[in-house]
Amino acid sequence: MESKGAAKWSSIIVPSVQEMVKEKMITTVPPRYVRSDQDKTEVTDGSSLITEIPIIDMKLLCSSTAMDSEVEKLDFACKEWGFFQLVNHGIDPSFLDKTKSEIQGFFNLPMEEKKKFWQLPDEIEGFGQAFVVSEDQKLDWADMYFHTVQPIELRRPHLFPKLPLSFRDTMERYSAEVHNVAKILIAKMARALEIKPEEMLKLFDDVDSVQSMRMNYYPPCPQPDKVIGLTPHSDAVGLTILLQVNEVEGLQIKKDGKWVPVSPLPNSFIVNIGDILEIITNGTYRSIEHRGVVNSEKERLSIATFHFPGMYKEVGPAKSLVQRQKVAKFKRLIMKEYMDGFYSRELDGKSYLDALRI
Ligand SMILES: O=C(O)CCC(=O)C(=O)O
Ligand SMILES: [Fe+2]
Repeated sequence: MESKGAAKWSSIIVPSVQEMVKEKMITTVPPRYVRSDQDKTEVTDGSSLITEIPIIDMKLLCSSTAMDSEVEKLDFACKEWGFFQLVNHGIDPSFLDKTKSEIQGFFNLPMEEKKKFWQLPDEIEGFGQAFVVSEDQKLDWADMYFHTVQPIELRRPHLFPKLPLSFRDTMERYSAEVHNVAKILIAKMARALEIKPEEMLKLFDDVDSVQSMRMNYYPPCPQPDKVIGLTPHSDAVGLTILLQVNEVEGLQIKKDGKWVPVSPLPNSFIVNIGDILEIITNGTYRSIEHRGVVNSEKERLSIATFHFPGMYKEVGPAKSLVQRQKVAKFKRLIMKEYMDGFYSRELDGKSYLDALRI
């Protein structure tokens, strides 16, 4: 029998794009990566949308004096954008630099080393790809490394405990620090929405709430306009905290029907609302579609840290919110059902969440 909380998600094993680019002098993109199905247009530099992504100052958010105006800003960012940049989060910049160089080093390990951490058939954790469900499906121009870090019982024995020591220590500390940031943000959101704090806390508690990480490696591509680094999607989680690992940009979010590039500020995180928070907030906060694009010159790396309720928790619109809003906009379901469904299909924008709307 499956242990409590464990999930069996899988994806068809695909070639490493990093290896393919390294080994062969590729000048044209292999057909499986050509994405004529994707809209490549984006808003250009002159657009005011580019500079408008809200910036939230965590120090202000936590200080008692200025708290209310920063909470209001947070509330606005979550309602109107579903995305914001977080500055003054309190995590030491030199530790973030170390985290970035360790992640870079991990992807640059020799293939013989990386093979030890490759996805096994019927598993999604490790190096590989997610959301590949058929042999003729188009593929993203990227490799990922995915692992569950919290709660500790969900760590796969052949992955986290076997990571190179210094990388493991760094990931342990990064996990704890980012988890702390996520908890504070979620508590402030509950306050802004006047959701009973215990309703939120019981979903994002320290005992069984889940933290997983997806490290993304996007190699340079000779024909960047033909491929997509990461297919448009919303995150099937509560809250995502994203750190851009090197200086290369490539994240775009969909705002008012247009793809808007995000330029991360130094030492900031990019935070976004996931589907589960959209459900809990009864649609008041929205998970926003985003994607990764690549370029012809430089590799790009990022690490997304996901936070969501324990696998056997029931999620649905917060009762205190539904009482006030008079209508529940989403069905209730068990967290694991949501994730099982998400990982058994191709990424496709927000279509999966849409199926749960009442
Ligand atoms: O690479 C990025 O900036 C985006 C990553 C992302 O959206 C994800 O891992 O879910
Ligand atoms: Fe994402």
